[in-house]
Amino acid sequence: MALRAALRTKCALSGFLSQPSSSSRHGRVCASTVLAAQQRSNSTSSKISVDFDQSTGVAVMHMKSPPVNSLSLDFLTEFCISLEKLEMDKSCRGLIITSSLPKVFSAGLDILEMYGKSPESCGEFWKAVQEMWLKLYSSNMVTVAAINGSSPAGGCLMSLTCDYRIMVDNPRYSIGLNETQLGIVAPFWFKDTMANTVGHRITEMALALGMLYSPAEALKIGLVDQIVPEEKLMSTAEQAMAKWLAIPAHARQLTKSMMRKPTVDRMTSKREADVQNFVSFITKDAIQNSLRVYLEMLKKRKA
Ligand SMILES: CCC/C=C/C(=O)SCCNC(=O)CCNC(=O)[C@H](O)C(C)(C)COP(=O)([O-])OP(=O)([O-])OC[C@H]1O[C@@H](n2cnc3c(N)ncnc32)[C@H](O)[C@@H]1OP(=O)([O-])[O-]
Repeated sequence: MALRAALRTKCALSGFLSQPSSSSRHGRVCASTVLAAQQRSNSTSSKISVDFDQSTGVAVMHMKSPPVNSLSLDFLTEFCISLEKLEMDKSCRGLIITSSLPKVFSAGLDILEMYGKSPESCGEFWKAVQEMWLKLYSSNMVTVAAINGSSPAGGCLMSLTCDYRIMVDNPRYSIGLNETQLGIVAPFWFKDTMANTVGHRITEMALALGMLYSPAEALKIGLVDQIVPEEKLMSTAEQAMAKWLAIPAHARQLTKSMMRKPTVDRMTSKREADVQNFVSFITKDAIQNSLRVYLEMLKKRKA
């Protein structure tokens, strides 16, 4: 609860959206190797840990919430606080998001936050999902998703908000917005984020059928930008990051804003209505029943 209160205070102070600024983010520290080692900082909370290397200006955020990094309210709250801290640190110019768990990047929204909960809880949860999306999609930092496992639904959305996606080439991993398979519907801003990445027609089919793609298929449709062997994931992410950071920050940030602002504005202008839509949809008996069946299916599959 303290974390949630902290986030609320932070949001009130900083505003919901971090607008791209033309101020320079060139706060790089020139340092010897020894100094660089001293300038690494590490912050850890229970579900997220962040390694920040001041010599490169790049932070790596590790999601570490077993069993599957599902996006619960507590997870999202910690995630947003970590993100906000990095965003406010002018020396942090890039963020790589990855998972510390084997086989799973993120299983998406925590279904238990949407099943058997009061309308108030569902509303609070949905605001946190919106907040994660807003912060990531409009981040001033270069963001790279290093996808080292399956990434359905909200996990896919999280990676789609990044500037660049690299996925481990393992056919057992999958990625996509599979909400319809749970009997639920991805909201318009999930759909917009995917359509902005892979186009309208592919999104239409993918959402209607709740498609989950293998890494090779995801690469083919542009859902991810690169696939690599597991052992090359982080070095490839660092190389991609260096390429993006080599572009003058103000030009890159304004370009990002130009590309994403219409989508962000559409969501923010409908934010409250979107919460109400979600709450009235998710608390319907038929939808609760679909979620129950899906949860049972997950448990059976495990057994
Ligand atoms: C309108 C709203 C938009 C919605 C957006 C969404 O993101 S909707 C979300 C759509 N997301 C999906 O459809 C993804 C569903 N999940 C999966 O497909 C697989 O878990 C996996 C491929 C991610 C990992 O496979 P794996 O073999 O490594 O792991 P495993 O399968 O053995 O699971 C381990 C434990 O975690 C549990 N659990 C799993 N996911 C969730 C969850 N999201 N939440 C809560 N719990 C979840 C699972 O029940 C089991 O619990 P148990 O029995 O130990 O108490």
